[in-house]
Amino acid sequence: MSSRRSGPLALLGALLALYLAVPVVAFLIRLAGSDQRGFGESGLIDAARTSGISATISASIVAILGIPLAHWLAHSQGLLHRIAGVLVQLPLALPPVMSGIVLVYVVGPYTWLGELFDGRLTESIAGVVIAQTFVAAPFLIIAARSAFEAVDPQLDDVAATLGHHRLARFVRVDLRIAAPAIRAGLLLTWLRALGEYGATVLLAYHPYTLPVFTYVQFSSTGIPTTQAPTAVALAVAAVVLLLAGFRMPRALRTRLRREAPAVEPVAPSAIDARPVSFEIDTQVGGFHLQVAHAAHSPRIAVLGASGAGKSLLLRSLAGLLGSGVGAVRLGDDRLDDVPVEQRRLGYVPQLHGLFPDRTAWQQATFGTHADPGVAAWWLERLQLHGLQDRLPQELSGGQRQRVVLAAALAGSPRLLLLDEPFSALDSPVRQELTALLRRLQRRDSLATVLVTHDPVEAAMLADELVVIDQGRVAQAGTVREVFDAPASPRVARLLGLVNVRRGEMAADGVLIADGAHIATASELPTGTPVTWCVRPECVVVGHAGEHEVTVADVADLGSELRLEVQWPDGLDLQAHQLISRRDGHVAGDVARVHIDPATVSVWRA
Ligand SMILES: Nc1ncnc2c1ncn2[C@@H]1O[C@H](COP(=O)(O)OP(=O)(O)OP(=O)(O)O)[C@@H](O)[C@H]1O
Repeated sequence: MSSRRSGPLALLGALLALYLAVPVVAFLIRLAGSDQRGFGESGLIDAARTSGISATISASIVAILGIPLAHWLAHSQGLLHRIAGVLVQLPLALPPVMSGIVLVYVVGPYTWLGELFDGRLTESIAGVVIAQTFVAAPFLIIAARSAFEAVDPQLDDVAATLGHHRLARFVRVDLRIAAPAIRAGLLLTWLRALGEYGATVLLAYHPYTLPVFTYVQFSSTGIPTTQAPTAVALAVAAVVLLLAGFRMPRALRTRLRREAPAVEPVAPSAIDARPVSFEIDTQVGGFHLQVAHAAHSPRIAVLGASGAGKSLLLRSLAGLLGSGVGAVRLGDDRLDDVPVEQRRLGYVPQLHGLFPDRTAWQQATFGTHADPGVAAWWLERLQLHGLQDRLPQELSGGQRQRVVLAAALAGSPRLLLLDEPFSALDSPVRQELTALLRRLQRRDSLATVLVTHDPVEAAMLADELVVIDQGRVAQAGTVREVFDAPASPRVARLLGLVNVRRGEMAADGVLIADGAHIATASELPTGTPVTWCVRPECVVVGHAGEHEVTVADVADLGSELRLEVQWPDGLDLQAHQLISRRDGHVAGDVARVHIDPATVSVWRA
């Protein structure tokens, strides 16, 4: 640890810190020993008051207009956005005196605006405010923009699906999360306005602000009487900067956090779980998503490789891509013309679905349709009792995902959309939550669309599978249909089927692969090159069977054995065997294998 603190980098930093501190310390020493500090000079209090009032007005104007501007800058793109981004930083790059000059061209006494206000926009407190606002605005805008950019956009999606409209999301999500940075930016803006000299002196020499007063004192009586205004400015800056960096001690923050009220859990009223159907045709960037499916079951899973379009499909169903993406129905109800905030769908995104500044209870009751009793019921049901007052960072990964689920369910959604909800969790927690969700689906008749790339999770949590590949449906059907007869080698691989091999058809449905003859139910003509696949559990290893093989490897997984078997001419396949059926094979054994021809899928290569 100490090696990280010391060294040349620390030395360089210390040199600069010293350079910044020395003048202040020198000034303070001089001030302490001085007998003519200028505190009694007439005009000091008026100047301090003028600076204080004008800086407060300027900072308020910057806050009211700058925060929305920063939000827009953080969330927009294009030429206008880039130009605006440069413009708001310009006052930082421009010497303040030049800022004063450009302002004179707009509000000076002989301009149209100046004449409109009878020349009162200069040589007045209005002039001071105009100069200060121009020079100080970038401090808030830049801080707020970075803070808004750092807010996870998925939170906006979650808040929208929880029923919050745009303005409510801005106030209750973005502004709340960005508040500490905005507060710091605002204090800096106020300080910069308070200390503004160059633009002010050109636009409004009178009434004197503290910096102008200091310069006047310096010019007329020399340095001694400038000590008082400098000391005032230093003291104010120190207090404000201390305030800006102030953070309540953690223990106090925890104590002040509002406790979850004691609410009697109320079971949600039974919802008729209805199957979803969709016909989506939309373009996102360079990606074309064109998928249609009419589900028969209320529990479906969308399976596909990374980048296949799964999340976009889910976002289309949720309404997060707006209307016009295609038709979406829940049972007979049309959803696609309903705005996202009114669809009443629960949405659990891939990661980060929690608001960092809200406790578990506040998250669960955040939805506009959330019923506190139902929220309490789901928190209990999801084994979160006793954790209601915790913030997300005080919860484990599995607990966090359960809180996201509780928040999505507390509004009794008609359909729950789950985007790889457990992908970030490790295996035991993942299995536990999968089992829990499966129980909820059955007992509480939840309609769900689950996006996953894990075939086991898909099979656990859905009756029906929609396999998508490069934005198109590659296959759809019941879990059994899809697993038994994958439509293509690619689907087979997406289903996690390991024994996908090349071969060539011979007579009577027999295929030849690496010299092995495998009987199939295929009617493809002799000589057709094929890709074929057999599920590992259909490769039955024992003492009987039409093939003689060598057991190359045996992995004991507790509940099953995973064997690798090899044919004399080189073909190798994986075989899964339940422990209860094991025949005690070890690596090196010669065994026999039976493969039912009906279990071999064959595709033209
Ligand atoms: N906002 C966007 N702008 C442009 N392209 C996008 C946008 N969102 C997604 N895409 C592209 O659309 C394609 C599908 O993305 P999607 O997020 O739906 O994939 P996915 O199947 O969910 O993948 P993963 O399993 O990795 O999450 C990808 O090629 C992605 O780069």
